[in-house]
Amino acid sequence: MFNRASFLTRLVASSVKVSETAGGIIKNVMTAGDLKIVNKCDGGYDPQTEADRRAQYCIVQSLQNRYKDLKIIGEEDETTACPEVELGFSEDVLNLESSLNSELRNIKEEDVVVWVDPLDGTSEVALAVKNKNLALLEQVTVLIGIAHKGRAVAGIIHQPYFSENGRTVWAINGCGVHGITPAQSNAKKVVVTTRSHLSESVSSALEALKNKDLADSIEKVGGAGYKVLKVLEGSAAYVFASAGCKKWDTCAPEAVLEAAGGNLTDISGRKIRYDSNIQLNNTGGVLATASWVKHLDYVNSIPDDIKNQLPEVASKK
Ligand SMILES: Nc1ncnc2c1ncn2[C@@H]1O[C@H](COP(=O)(O)O)[C@@H](O)[C@H]1OP(=O)(O)O
Ligand SMILES: [Mg+2]
Repeated sequence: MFNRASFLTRLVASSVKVSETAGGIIKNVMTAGDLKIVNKCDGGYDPQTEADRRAQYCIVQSLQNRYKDLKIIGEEDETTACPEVELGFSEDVLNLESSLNSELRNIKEEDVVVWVDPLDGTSEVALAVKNKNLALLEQVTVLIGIAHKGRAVAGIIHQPYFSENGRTVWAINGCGVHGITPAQSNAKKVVVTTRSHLSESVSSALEALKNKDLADSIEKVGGAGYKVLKVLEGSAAYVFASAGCKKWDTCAPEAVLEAAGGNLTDISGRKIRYDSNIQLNNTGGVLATASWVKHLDYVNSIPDDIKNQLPEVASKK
């Protein structure tokens, strides 16, 4: 069955399993207790742990083992070799093959870019360990986003610390969302935003949304993957009017949210591109909304002066 499936179905079926194995690696590093944290950012703080390095090694080795010529862009430049190579695949994904439209079924390996964030929410991991606040680990996700000709078409969000055994939420364009039942409405409009990268422009955008009755309350949590899960669970929107978030943070969440009828764009409402030669930063910020609110209302309510501070930059510097 695996060998007869289309390339996209096979890749998603493999990626679901690979994300779960990466989640296991993260948990093992945490249990072992030595995170070996390094700061990747000169003059700022962008932590990387042994869990990020091992999880990315496993994801890239596992996918490259099956798909030799696949273009994979991962967050981490430094990785740590680990023995786990996951060659399994999800039967649930293979069973979806007949739901794919012909365009998706004909996707070729050479037109695909896989965007990998092996551990989204690293700041939350560092803080969880420092403050012995293990509840923060719920905000950790493994993100594998699949882009075809620059557009996010499938995504996997694995949440290792959800409940006892974690959960995997995945989607292929037009084929619904799996692993979660998205909320269809909420009397209250909760807007989720960054916990660790607050800035003046983020605060001003949130204030503008409050003034237009588009945000009844604000919740500050970590990780792009986790924030999109919050939107699927009943929050109205995820707003980040700043430039630090990268393509590997948004590719999988965008595909998953859009398959549930929601939207993820930059704060000016422009689609985010995921071509292999693209600028890594989401220079236009991030705006994600649930299926039951109007994305354009949120776009239009963010003041132009904030949008002008966050122009789209398409090519790599
Ligand atoms: N200024 C920044 N520098 C580095 N990473 C950022 C920055 N802003 C956002 N990110 C990444 O985007 C994700 C969502 O941001 P936030 O939690 O602040 O809303 C973060 O978990 C982080 O990914 P990562 O944890 O993989 O480094
Ligand atoms: Mg990230």
